[in-house]
Amino acid sequence: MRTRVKICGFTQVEDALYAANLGVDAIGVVFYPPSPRNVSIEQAASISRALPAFVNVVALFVDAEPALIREVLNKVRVDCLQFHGDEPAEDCRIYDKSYIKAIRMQSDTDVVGLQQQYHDAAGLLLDAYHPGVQGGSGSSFDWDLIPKARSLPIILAGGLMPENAGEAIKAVKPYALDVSSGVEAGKGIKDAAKMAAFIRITNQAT
Ligand SMILES: O=C(O)c1ccccc1N[C@@H]1O[C@H](COP(=O)(O)O)[C@@H](O)[C@H]1O
Repeated sequence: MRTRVKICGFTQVEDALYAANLGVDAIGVVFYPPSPRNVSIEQAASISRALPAFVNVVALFVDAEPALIREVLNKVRVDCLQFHGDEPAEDCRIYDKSYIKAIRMQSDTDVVGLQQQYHDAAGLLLDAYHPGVQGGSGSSFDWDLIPKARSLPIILAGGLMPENAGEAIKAVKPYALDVSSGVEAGKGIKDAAKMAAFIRITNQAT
């Protein structure tokens, strides 16, 4: 099966359109004010409106207030929520919306148990643990921590870039890759050549 690709942290319509034309499966927009990739609801709505059919929009939150999430869902065409904080499963389920749960991996993370806890998620996203940084850190983690036993689609994230995407697919066999800083020219600004290389290498490796 082809490995899907989500590129996260778009702030500009033209970058998102470029990625869509390359064949990206999902575009991520970050609603987390401390992030340099944080977008306003208006920015996200413009990006979402510009996209062609069949490109998913993923809205990323970190322990956000439900009121913010509901406002985004009312004003932006969102296909999937990404919870990148410490949200318990019951808080992820209240929106009647497909969701993925991000886990920041440490040596004792129980991925099998988490797949049971978040059993109704559309995927479990495994990212690097970086003290003081919630995500988008550009750090990777030890892929050997990922068990072979999978009851949910596994989305691999953390420090991915064109240089390691092929190796990541071979080693982990994930459902999808999620990349942010590895295809950037600057914080929140995507690099066209890096995005193209990432998608090309992912297609070749699958
Ligand atoms: O992108 C961000 O700024 C961000 C902020 C807070 C939580 C998550 C964030 N991004 C997610 O982090 C991972 C890994 O990113 P990177 O490729 O290592 O830069 C990815 O899932 C992004 O969606």
